Order: sequence, then structure tokens, then C-alpha cells
Amino acid sequence: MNIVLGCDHGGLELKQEIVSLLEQAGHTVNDVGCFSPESVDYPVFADKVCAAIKEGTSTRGILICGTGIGMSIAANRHRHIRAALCHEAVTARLSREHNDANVLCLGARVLGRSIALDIVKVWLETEFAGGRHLRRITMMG
Ligand SMILES: O=C(CO)[C@H](O)[C@H](O)[C@H](O)COP(=O)(O)O
Repeated sequence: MNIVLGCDHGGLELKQEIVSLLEQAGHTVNDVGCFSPESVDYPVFADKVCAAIKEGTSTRGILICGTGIGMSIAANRHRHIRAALCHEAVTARLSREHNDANVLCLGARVLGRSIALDIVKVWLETEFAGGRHLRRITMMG
């Protein structure tokens, strides 16, 4: 899968861990930054990730900031994006099965490394269930 990743300064270290995990698992990674710990503004990177999905260069995106909240607010302003802020594996799985989430948002300052990587694995493995859930996401345009 081609996966686009973006972060702000609060998510930089965790993004690097996730990039390694994805590359080891054979995914193609499109990293749109940021690339240094200098303070930056999360909407810039949310917009880059959403643009890569709209253009079709990546099928799914992962956004990381301090809490994941800013990234999820910014990403969900895009009509083609269904971004899910997840703190554990159950909501990560359900965000795929029920919501066909195409962007995963993570909070690097509130998650441990191990749980964050588990969330990513589950989120990437889980397929959309369709059926009644397709009707509901279609209602959102
Ligand atoms: O948007 C956020 C909170 O909703 C993110 O967690 C940001 O990473 C955070 O606000 C950045 O804060 P900082 O004090 O500028 O490092």
C-alpha cells in the first residue's frame, strides 16, 4: 500500500518509528514532513496528506501531532477525508470496519510507542465492512 505520512514537531519522533515499521512491512511511504524538531503548524501537514489522497498518489494517510486533535480537525475539513483519532486498537479497527477511515490521527504526547505501533498495524490490516456502513458514509458526501 502507498501510505502518506505527515506530522508537526510534536509527532516527529513517532512518525519516524512508524515510517520504519511501514517500510519493514513492505509498504511504500510518502513522507511529507515535517523533518526537523523546529516548531511548525499542523494544518500545513494535514493539508499535504489530504492532497496526496485526493490526487490518488496514496490510498491512506497517517497524521501525528501532540494530541492528534489538531490534525483530525484539520483533515476532516476535506470532503474526501474520513479521519479517525484513535487511542487504542479497538477504535482503530472500528474506524476501518465501520467508517472506512482513510486517515489515522495519532497523539504522540499521549500514546506510548508500543500502543501507537499496534494501532497502526491494526488500522492497516482491517478492511471496510460495507453494507449499512457504506450507506452511512455515503450520506456524508
Ligand atoms: O494541535 C494540537 C493539539 O490539538 C497538537 O497537539 C499540536 O502538536 C500542539 O498544539 C503543538 O503544541 P506546541 O506547544 O506548539 O508544541
